[in-house]
Amino acid sequence: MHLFKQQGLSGEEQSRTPIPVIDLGRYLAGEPGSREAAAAELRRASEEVGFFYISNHGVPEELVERAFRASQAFHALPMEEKLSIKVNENNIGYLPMAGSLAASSTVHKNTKPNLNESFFITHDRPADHPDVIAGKPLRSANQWPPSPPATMREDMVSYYRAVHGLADRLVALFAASLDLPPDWFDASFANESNATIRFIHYPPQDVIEENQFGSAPHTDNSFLTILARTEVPGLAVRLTNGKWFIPPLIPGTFLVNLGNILRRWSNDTYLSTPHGVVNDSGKDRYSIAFFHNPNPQAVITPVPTRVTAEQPVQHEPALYLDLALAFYRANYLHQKRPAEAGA
Ligand SMILES: O=C(O)CCC(=O)C(=O)O
Ligand SMILES: [Fe+2]
Repeated sequence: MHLFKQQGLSGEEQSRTPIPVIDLGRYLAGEPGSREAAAAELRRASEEVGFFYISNHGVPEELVERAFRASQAFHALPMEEKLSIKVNENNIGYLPMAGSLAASSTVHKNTKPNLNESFFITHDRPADHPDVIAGKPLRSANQWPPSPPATMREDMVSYYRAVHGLADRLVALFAASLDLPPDWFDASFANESNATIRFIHYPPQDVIEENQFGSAPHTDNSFLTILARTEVPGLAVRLTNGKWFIPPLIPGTFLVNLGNILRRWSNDTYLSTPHGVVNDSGKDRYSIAFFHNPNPQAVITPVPTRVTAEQPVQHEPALYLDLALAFYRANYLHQKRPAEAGA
């Protein structure tokens, strides 16, 4: 029996979902008073759970389905082709099975690499983009396979753009939830934020070995993460009472969680909640994680509305680029120097 079951909720507790559903329909349509209403729900979810579902989010179901088909087509490519676009220093490209280990996790002592393979993309920058030519950190072009399946690239990029638009609207809602003007974070996300998508494939874990996860318990290093799943289960979320909860799939919604960057910006008043995956479903599992992150040059300084006598400043200002690179180095084996990787 694995961790999520050992320390899981009872059947009855599991049936009452602690993760709220926030309906974005009125807010996205710009109806009067809707931003304040949605922001209030978001504040509660961020302070108490760190996870929430969004419904009426405006991303067409068809785009989501096409993105999943594109991901499956990618992962079905010959290994040789996938390995020809191995993940680079900016974490863009193909991450082979067992290529990451959630070593920086303070949630759980993780000792085994994660049983998943992933394909990471970002803005689809052209090869002659000035930042690509200059080799600026976190400003890569995407790495596409040499002979991509028919509409794979188009489907992935359309999904990226649609979810990016939604993520930007959520950033404004987060600002409002923190009693800040809705455009508070805009400058930090301008000029191509460091948003990335991870198309993940988890093979079935037939034998559940001790401490073996599809994705070991971790918190995300993002500002926020928008997760698309299918009916194949595997994800568990650690609630504030320490128990692991299996978030049910709610058709037509995305599951969203806050990451370490937003926690830091909120002066640790918002949660970045631990979660992980064990794929004991007996089937292949695919999920798509969109990580919304600020621009590499953004400086993360705790917001003034969350610095009080009871909650003095918890973090010094930090450059997002430095925080991102430190996280990559700690958790991705290809980012480690040879001595650290044990090679
Ligand atoms: O596959 C999932 O359901 C979760 C993925 C995840 O937590 C991550 O990639 O950070
Ligand atoms: Fe995650």
